Amino acid sequence: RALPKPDVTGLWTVLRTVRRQGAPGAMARLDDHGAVHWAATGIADRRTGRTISNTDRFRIGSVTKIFSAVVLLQLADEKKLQLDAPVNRYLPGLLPDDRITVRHVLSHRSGLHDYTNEMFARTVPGFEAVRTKVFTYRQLVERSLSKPRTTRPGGAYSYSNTNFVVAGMLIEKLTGHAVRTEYKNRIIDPLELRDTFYLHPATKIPGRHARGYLTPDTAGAALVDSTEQTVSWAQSAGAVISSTRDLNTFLSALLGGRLTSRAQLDQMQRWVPSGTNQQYGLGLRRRHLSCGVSVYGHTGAVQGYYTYAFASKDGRRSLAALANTSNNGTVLNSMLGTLESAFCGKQAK
Ligand SMILES: CC1(C)S[C@@H]2[C@H](NC(=O)CCCC[C@H](NC(=O)C[NH3+])C(=O)[O-])C(=O)N2[C@H]1C(=O)[O-]
Repeated sequence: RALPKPDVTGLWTVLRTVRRQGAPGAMARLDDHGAVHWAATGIADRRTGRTISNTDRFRIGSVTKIFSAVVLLQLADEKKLQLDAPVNRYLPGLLPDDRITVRHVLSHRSGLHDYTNEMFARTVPGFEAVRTKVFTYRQLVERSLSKPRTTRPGGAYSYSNTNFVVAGMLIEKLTGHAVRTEYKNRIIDPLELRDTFYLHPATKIPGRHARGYLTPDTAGAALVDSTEQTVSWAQSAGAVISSTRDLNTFLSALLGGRLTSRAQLDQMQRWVPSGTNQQYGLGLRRRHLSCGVSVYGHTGAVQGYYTYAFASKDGRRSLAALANTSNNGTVLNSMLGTLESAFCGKQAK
């Protein structure tokens, strides 16, 4: 069934709305069967006043989780990993329950507590306490294991960054290489993603980039420039840097079947309920839009940056959007409108 014609004017309207709601800048790129549409409004740098553009790189937060899932699904294709094997088979003694499988981890059904709940209970102090810190994967997992599990293994969906820290540990153990190397060799270089980097623990974003501005918990308090950070609290759960163009290239390649076998892509799309009008597969979200169209991708929230990166089922239409603020639920919710404009067109409610 053909998609409705995209509503590019509607894209601009959504971005102008999120600026009014507190984002210094916002941008979006829509790739539609070879045609490209852009929208960008506001500023990338509040000190210089430079305007934001789709050539700006930014931190993609949990859209990183798709990268980690793709590497593990490729390892499954290479028979180096079984999705239904216990994590402890590959990382002996890591987890307190041998019943937790790789699939449970990639679908947020492991029950592992999300250590960021405590870490970022107070937004700015929590961020300032970790922005230059370098954690080991094991330190992050230990933080999680100090709290009760949220469900039995294979139980209900319960989002947890810990799961994709474990995914990073699996990648490094099964390949003998750093996550950075595996992202580069398996995804970034083959797709020629020139704006995409995994530089942990370096704090700078290379080249032209949008600065990120964290909204404090206290209403009316000044935005905090959160651009430079190690993102060591997230790593394989959220530390990739990219651009709207590269994210569209990546999602189109994934959903077009160019990164894994059909069998693994099907495994990635075995859905469990994960909230209103959305499900979670393996490192991948599915959202049902108002016009009945479903889109596939991930959202991201890292200090100073909200990202939406979604595509149609066949990957031939993709939308990546960025607002350079975070801890602002109004902005995060409004950005959903970019998906409605891109995939439902003018009929979007
Ligand atoms: C589920 C999400 C939205 S949150 C999750 C992950 N980001 C985090 O877990 C960091 C949350 C704290 C970030 C901070 N918020 C606070 O400190 C609040 N006290 C802010 O907004 O900058 C990511 O990215 N995911 C998004 C996803 O997967 O869509």
